[in-house]
Amino acid sequence: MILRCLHAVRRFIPHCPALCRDAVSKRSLVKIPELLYSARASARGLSKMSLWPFSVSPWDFSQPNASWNAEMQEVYDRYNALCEVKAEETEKKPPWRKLPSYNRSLKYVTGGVYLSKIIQSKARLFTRNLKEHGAAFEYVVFMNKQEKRCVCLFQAGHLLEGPPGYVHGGAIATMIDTVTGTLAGYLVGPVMTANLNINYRSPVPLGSVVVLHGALDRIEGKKVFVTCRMTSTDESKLHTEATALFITVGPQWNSFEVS
Ligand SMILES: CCCCCCCC/C=C\CCCCCCCC(=O)SCCNC(=O)CCNC(=O)[C@H](O)C(C)(C)COP(=O)(O)OP(=O)(O)OC[C@H]1O[C@@H](n2cnc3c(N)ncnc32)[C@H](O)[C@@H]1OP(=O)(O)O
Repeated sequence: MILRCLHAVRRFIPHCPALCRDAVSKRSLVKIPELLYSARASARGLSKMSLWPFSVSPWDFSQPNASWNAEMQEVYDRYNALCEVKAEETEKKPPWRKLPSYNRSLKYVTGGVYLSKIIQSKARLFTRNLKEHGAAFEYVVFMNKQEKRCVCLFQAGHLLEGPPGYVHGGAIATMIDTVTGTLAGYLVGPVMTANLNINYRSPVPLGSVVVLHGALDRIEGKKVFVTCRMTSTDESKLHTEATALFITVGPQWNSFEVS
């Protein structure tokens, strides 16, 4: 009797949208534009900027938190003030924008086609995958679209150690890839890193704050060339110089024209 009931329930489940996983995911797919819109809207409310298709989770990791030291906060305040300043009357928006930053970037696009659903659902952006504030990558990116450049404030946490007391070269490369990739993606649309050249000039002390200056060099067809310098916050010390090549992998857009 019990077995017969169980079979009946199992037969019923595929036809019941409330219980069937596939049906639920199909309904979610239908709702994607709606979800993306609400994610964009809530993120706009948080950080006053437009977004590409970020996850529905609105938690913005680039907001100041208690782990930030005084220098990080001071430089942040300086750039954040530039985001509030109105440019000349002829221009609609201030030249600088603070970008929000989430631990899931492109939840619904086809980038994960080769992944199982479990991996896809657990996927997290490498630089934003720790809950403990200040432990690893604390950073915030400010974008200047008019000048096709960006600035990233980076406070390196204790989990990023390479040589004793200094930041791991791979962590530095990660930040350079992130900053240059964000700039390229922001300007032209989806990109993949094809080449990254890094010269490490002076070590970065663990726990210190540095600034990454990303700038568009040139665009040649699908190729986007970006440069990056990592310096001390007063720019007196050069830590790292890099060049990066990105290849556009999706529909390109000329966002220089878009407000
Ligand atoms: C939607 C909004 C977007 C917003 C973005 C912001 C989002 C913010 C969210 C979070 C921020 C985080 C940001 C992180 C960013 C990190 C990015 C990564 O780390 S990506 C992972 C590592 N990279 C790979 O795994 C690539 C693996 N390689 C490939 O997939 C391909 O090789 C690829 C796509 C790079 C090139 O594909 P092909 O080879 O089919 O391209 P062909 O069309 O043949 O080449 C185009 C041109 O590029 C040259 N080229 C290609 N690869 C080259 C290379 N390695 N060096 C020099 N030239 C190369 C070719 O010679 C060709 O040049 P000619 O047009 O003929 O002059």
